[in-house]
Amino acid sequence: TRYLNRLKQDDDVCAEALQRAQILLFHRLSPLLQQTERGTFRAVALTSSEVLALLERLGSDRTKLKESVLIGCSEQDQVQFCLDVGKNSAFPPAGSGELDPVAVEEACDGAFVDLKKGLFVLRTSEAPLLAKAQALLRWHHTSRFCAATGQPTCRNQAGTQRVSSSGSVLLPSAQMSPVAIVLVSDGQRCLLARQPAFPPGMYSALAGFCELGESLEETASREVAEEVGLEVHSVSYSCSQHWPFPHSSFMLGCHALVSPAHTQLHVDQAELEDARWFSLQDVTSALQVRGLPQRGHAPPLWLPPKQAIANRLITEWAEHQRGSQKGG
Ligand SMILES: NC(=O)C1=CN([C@@H]2O[C@H](COP(=O)(O)OP(=O)(O)OC[C@H]3O[C@@H](n4cnc5c(N)ncnc54)[C@H](OP(=O)(O)O)[C@@H]3O)[C@@H](O)[C@H]2O)C=CC1
Ligand SMILES: [Mg+2]
Repeated sequence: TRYLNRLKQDDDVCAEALQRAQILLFHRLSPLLQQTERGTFRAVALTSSEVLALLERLGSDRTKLKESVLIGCSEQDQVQFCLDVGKNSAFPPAGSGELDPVAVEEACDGAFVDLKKGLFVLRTSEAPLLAKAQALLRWHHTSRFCAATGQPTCRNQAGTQRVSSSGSVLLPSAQMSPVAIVLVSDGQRCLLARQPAFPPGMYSALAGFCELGESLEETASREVAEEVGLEVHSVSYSCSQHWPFPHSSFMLGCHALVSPAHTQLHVDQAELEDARWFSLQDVTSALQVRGLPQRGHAPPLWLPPKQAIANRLITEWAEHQRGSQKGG
């Protein structure tokens, strides 16, 4: 932790660490993944010499390597960076050329995959790192100018901040939006909903952005009231997660109850395509589905991947229900 902090503060030390680092490649925010023998996917990690060789081979400037952004440290104490080889106006004027994604895929024996799909097939241990990398790359792309002064901003070598010529410092976490995600139960069933943009058959817990001045409990209650017209009580915090979409959300997961006498749903069709109550049996079967459904074999209920906090809330609810059934 201390070493990573030093890399954030000292550009020279960071530039030196980059020479010995592992680099995860992205193309226009899609990570480069490789299929493993077990059928799962993992991120392709290159050494900086491999990246330099690739840049040379594909006719790009070697200085592009310096556009890499620090993301962390592996369990083997290897410093990790990410680099977007797509068109990237966050790092003008030089080095913003785009590498041919197909040529990179061929050279690295991988494929650039949309992260939302990738989360269904990635190893659980890698998903948070790729989510963080994507969020940081997106932040650089959208933070080229200072919102207060309109002046261009420059990054530090680690990519953990940008500074405008007037000295204003921009930090990635300042753009993170808190979101309440709430699994509602009536004691027997849980409430799941789908947005039109979800993959076919997928249902998730209700979620919504916190408004200024609200507590987590207030956001959770308001979102449930707005989206399905129910009044919740006993909102209890469970766990949190960074989620890279749409511009980095800080997901605050909670459970809540409604009275079994007041479970009639009035779905806000502007936000949701559908919302339904699901039994423990429905949820138990759905939790056993792994990966992406095969074409033509869509399960009746399909849940967000394990890497998503919604899956954890649903799993917790199912375990709690099984526990209460056993306990009589
Ligand atoms: N990890 C997980 O398990 C899950 C994560 N999520 C995530 O939770 C987030 C919120 O869920 P969602 O139901 O969409 O939220 P909401 O119910 O709040 O609805 C989204 C609407 O909120 C507006 N909005 C308000 N504040 C913001 C903000 N700070 N950033 C972006 N949009 C804002 C948007 O407006 P406009 O469109 O006009 O910009 C959009 O119309 C999403 O990012 C979603 O991906 C959701 C479910 C599961
Ligand atoms: Mg919502």
